[in-house]
This record gives sequence, C-alpha cells and structure tokens, in this order.
Amino acid sequence: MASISSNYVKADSSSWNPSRKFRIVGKIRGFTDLESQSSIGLSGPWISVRKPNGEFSESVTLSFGDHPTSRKESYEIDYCYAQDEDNGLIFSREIKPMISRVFNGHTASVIAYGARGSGKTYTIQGSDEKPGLAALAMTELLQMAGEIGKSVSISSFEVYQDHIYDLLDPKRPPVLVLEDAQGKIQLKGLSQAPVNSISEFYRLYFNGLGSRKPAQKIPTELPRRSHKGLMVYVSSQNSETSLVGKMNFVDLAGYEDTRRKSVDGPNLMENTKINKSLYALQNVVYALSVNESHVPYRESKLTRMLQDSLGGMNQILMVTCLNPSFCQDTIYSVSLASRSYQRALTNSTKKIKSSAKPTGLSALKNGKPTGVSSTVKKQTSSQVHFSDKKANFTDSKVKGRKLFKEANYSISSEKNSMQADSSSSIASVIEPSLQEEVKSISDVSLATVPSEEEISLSVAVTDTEPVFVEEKVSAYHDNNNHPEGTPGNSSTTLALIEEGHHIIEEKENKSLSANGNGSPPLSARLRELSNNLKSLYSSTQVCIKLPENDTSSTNQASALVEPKTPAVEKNLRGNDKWEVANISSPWEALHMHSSRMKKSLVEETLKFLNSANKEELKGLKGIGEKRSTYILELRQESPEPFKSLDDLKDIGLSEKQVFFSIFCTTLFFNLSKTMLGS
Ligand SMILES: Nc1ncnc2c1ncn2[C@@H]1O[C@H](COP(=O)(O)OP(=O)(O)OP(=O)(O)O)[C@@H](O)[C@H]1O
Repeated sequence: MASISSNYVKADSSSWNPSRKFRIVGKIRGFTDLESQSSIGLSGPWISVRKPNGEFSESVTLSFGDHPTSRKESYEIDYCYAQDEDNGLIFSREIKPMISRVFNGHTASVIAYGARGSGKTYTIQGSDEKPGLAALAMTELLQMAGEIGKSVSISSFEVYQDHIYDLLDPKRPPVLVLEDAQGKIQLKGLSQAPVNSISEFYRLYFNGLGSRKPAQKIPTELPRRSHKGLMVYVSSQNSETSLVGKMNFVDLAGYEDTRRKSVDGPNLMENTKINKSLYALQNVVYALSVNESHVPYRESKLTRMLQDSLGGMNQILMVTCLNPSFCQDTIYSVSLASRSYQRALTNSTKKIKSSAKPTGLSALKNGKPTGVSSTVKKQTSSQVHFSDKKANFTDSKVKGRKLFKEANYSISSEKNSMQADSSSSIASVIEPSLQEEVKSISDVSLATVPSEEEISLSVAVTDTEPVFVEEKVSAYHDNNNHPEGTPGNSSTTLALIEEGHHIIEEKENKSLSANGNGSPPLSARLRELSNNLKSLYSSTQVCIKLPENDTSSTNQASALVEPKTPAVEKNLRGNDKWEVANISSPWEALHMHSSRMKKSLVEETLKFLNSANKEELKGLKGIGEKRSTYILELRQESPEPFKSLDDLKDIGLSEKQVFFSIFCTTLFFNLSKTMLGS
C-alpha cells in the first residue's frame, strides 16, 4: 500500500454542502493480487493527496508523482478515498445521506468514471463477496422501504454505441427515450422488476449484467465496453404510478485516449463513441453547474435518458476512480474531475484567478492534459463559462486540425452509414469526373467538424447535373448556441472547405516529399473545384425574386438554385428577406440555400415519419416490417413522436440514413416527373 503519500489525511466525515448539486470525490483503487506481488505494489507513492488548509480544508488536492509525463500541477476535488478505504466507508459517508433524500421524493445519482481498469465496476457493482455501492445502497433502501411500507423495483441498462439495452430482459429491442407532454423523460421498453430481498436483487442484477454477450459483429473476445446503469425506484406500495424517489448508479465505460495506443477498426469506433458520450456528460455537468439556460442533454443517449435525474434539485455524486500506478488517462480523468469540482462551486466565494489557457474538458478534447491546478487557477463561474465558450470555439477549429487523423478512420472504416447506404444512389447522379472531388470535399468536411449529428446538403447547379456536397455543421451550432440559420451560424460548406483546404495544405507541405505518386495533391483538386464552383456560379445565375417592397441595391442578388428546391419566394419570412437582400457572395447564397433546403428536408422527413402509413414507411431504405410497426406503435402513444432528427435514434436509425433515403426518393421522384414532362 505504498501509493499514498504520507501527507494523506483520512476521511472524517462527508460534508455534502446542501447548496451543491454535484459532489466530486476520488477513489484510489486497491492493488489487485497480481499487482501486489509485482514491483508495482512495491513502488513509491504515485498519487499524493493533501488537505491544502490542514484539518479545516473543505477539499483535497491531488498531485501525481515521479514520471516523465506526469504533470506537476495539483488538482482539487471534494475528497479522495485511499486505497485501503473500502466501499463500505464510501457508502456510509457519501451514499447513506443521499438515501434519505430519495425517501423524501428526490432522485440521487452515483456516477463512477475514470480510466480503464481504475476500479469503476468494483466500486459500483462490486462482486458477490465484496458488495459495491449499488448493492450496499440496495440493502439500505430495502430495509427502509420495508419499515415505512414502500416498495422497491429496479431497471438495469447498458448504453452501447449510443443505444440503450435492457439488461433485465436483453431480448427486447433497444430502449426508446421519449419525452411526454409534461416534458418528462419516458424510457419506453425498459423493464422494471420488483425487488423484495437483497438475494433477489443480486440474482436480477448480476444475471442481467452477465447476460449481454459481446456483439457478434465485433471481432474480439473481450466484453464490449459500455456504460452500465441501475435505476432503483421507491414507490408507494401497490401503486405503480406513485413513484416516491429514485436512485441511479452508473458505471461508465473507461476513458481511454486512443491516440497513444494502437487501437483500430471497431475498437476505435467503440472508443470514439465512448469518449464522445463522456464529453457529453461533462458538458451537461458543466451546463448544470453554471446554470446555463440550455443543457445539452441531447448530445448523447446517456445524458438524454438521465435528463430528469441530472436536472432539477437532484444530487449527483461523481466518483473519480484512480489507478494506483502510473496511468496517463487517470491524470486526464482527475483534471476533468477537478474541472467539474470548480464548476460545481457555483456560489463559491473563493478568490479566483483566471487562466487564459483552455483547460479541463476543452483541453481534454484536444488531447492535452489540462492545467487545472486548482490551487493556482480558479475562475468564477462566469469567467469559466466565458473562457470555455471561447475555448470551445477555437477548440472546434483546432480540433478540426487534430481530428484529421481520426476522420481518416471515420471515413475509411465507418464510412459513415449515410455514405454506405446512399452513396451508390447519389453517385449515380453525379458526373463521374466530379465524383472523386465531391468525395474529397466530403472527407474534408468530415475531417474538420467533430460531431456527426447533422448533415446538410449543398447543391450547386452545373449545366448538366447537380453536384452534392456533404457538410457537417452541428457541432458548430451546438458550441455557439446559434439557432439554425441565423447569421451567427456561419460555418458554411465553403468555410469548411477553406478550413479543410488549409489543413490539407499544411499536411501536404509536410508530406510532399513522401508523395511520390505524381497525383495532384488534394489541395489542388479542392482549389480547382472551388474555382469551378465560382465560375459555375457566375455562368448560372438564377435570380431570386425579392419582396416587392425591397428596393435595395442588392435586389439583383442571385444565387445558385437547384431545380425543385423548396419554394424560395413563397416561404420567405422576415429574416429570410433580410438574408436574401444582403447576399453579397455566391458562398452566402449557396449557404442560404443549403440551410433552407436542409431545413425543409428535415421538416418533410419528420412529417413523413409522423404521418406515413406502413407501406409508405417501408418504402424507405432502412425501415422494414419491424421498424414500421414500431413507428406506428409510437404514433399510437404520442401523435407526433418525431419532433427532431435526434428522435430518429430512438428507432435505431441514424438520421443520415433516413435523411438521405428521403432525399434520394424525393430527388428521383422529381427527376422522373421532370422527364415525364409533368
Ligand atoms: N479496491 C480494490 N481492491 C482490489 N482490487 C481492486 C479494487 N478495485 C478494483 N480492483 C480490481 O482491479 C481490476 C479493475 O477493476 P474494475 O474492473 O472495477 O475497473 P474498471 O474501471 O471498471 O475497468 P473498465 O474500465 O475496464 O470497465 C479488477 O480486477 C478489480 O477486481
């Protein structure tokens, strides 16, 4: 047990400040038998835990010992449990006070996160011999419920690749996250089982956890990495509807920075999704901590399904699990925890110094260990917010550059479900000579924007055929909180192409000597295509009729219009008129049309899913008998189950699939109509 510094001060009592929503504690994992026997168990302390102000400290600082890559900063969190402090102690100090709140009608959540192998499962799930926090809490909950005449039931779930599976009944289709008329989250398809004794709990919980075998598609012997959760409901007896309170236990998948490891194919994809959902959770924690008006629950399934539990007056204990020996990902996790801690101090009166460096999540996103040394870098919540916003903005750009490598993966291995499903049909209407260039642009766009949430289409008209350019823009929307289509939302295709262009140029400059195959560099092809688009624009001017009362000098503004784009004139609203009147470049025109067209397609897609009959639904690629039945079922429960493209995930479809399927169907319909002369 040599890993704890002599400065370590043991826990005396839990001091959950009632005004705080989040409490952030650490837990240093005990050595495994193997580690105890090896040199790891004998090496000196790696993590030092100190109370900065002696016994009066309300927090502790963590620092990491001798290792060339260890940073010398210290990270502040609420508390840290030592290697030899077990789950029982964490339970009595942290969880027990939460349980009484559950019986008072609140929801409490315990979320374990950290690097791989840092002890998250041991802490939350435990084992038959060493109960985890969930089992310890369950014993207490059952006892208290018995005493005051309440009933207890559980649900157990897994979030794998942004799909939720029921672990109590694994044969069920993925769980749907729906929002009812009151704005409450409903988990459709997640079963609940009553629990009357701890042995019954063990049987249900551990059978469920063991029942999901690795997905067949994944060529690995290892169990798949996923987030696992337990929901415990306390209800008034004999009444399913009168929920008293709820408790969640979440064992998150481990954070792993894949750039330092050779992870490939499906594992890389799995890891990317895991990290994306971990970032999403941090974004939610951040938004809640600083009382942001918009909390990005929809960024991942996990946060969406926990929306009601995370929001409101509910309390959340974040347990940062720490590897006892050197692990770079543990340092990242702690920097993240420290960041959350600082954010959680929303009403802090501590003296604060701001830091210009992007830290915490944004730095983590950039793959850099953060410089969150809480002892030296404190920020007010508003300062944190501001700098983070800025950091996020630059982040998306910087990340675009950095992500280039990752994007290669996502293009080649994932290839984007949309591309896989619809590229053939789209390719068939693109001039063969342009196909490669279009693909290049798509790739650049993919490379420059981190999120895969939304796609918009830009359509340029050539003399003969339309050219489709894929664009990904939602991360920019989200990061900048601009409503779709507002002037602030200026991340257009061309901006992306330009950005990608520079990245490619930079890359090419570096690797020019290595490129001996004589093929024109991508930047040259992009430039050529960019010039083509410009000349096409000047040779194909289609006038947009301006509102009659608009006599501004720009009323000859023109734009590229794809035949059959949604009616421009008819749909002009106040802002749109402004937009049309102020078009000053072909790119603005192109962007205006692409976003309007996208908006229109989205609306049509949702309308279609909310109203089409079974046969019509089945006409869409990706929707068969099962899905169409399911959609109809959903419509019986709620007349309009699809309110945004995000809801498509609930039927297990990527929005890209449906979007492009609809797009292609509409396009072919229009083309055949044109050819038939109607
Ligand atoms: N306090 C502890 N004392 C002794 N061994 C422990 C302790 N905590 C965890 N371990 C052991 O360490 C190993 C890793 O723990 P665990 O599986 O809980 O990590 P994890 O963070 O859940 O991993 P992953 O990220 O892969 O899900 C296991 O063999 C576990 O039994």
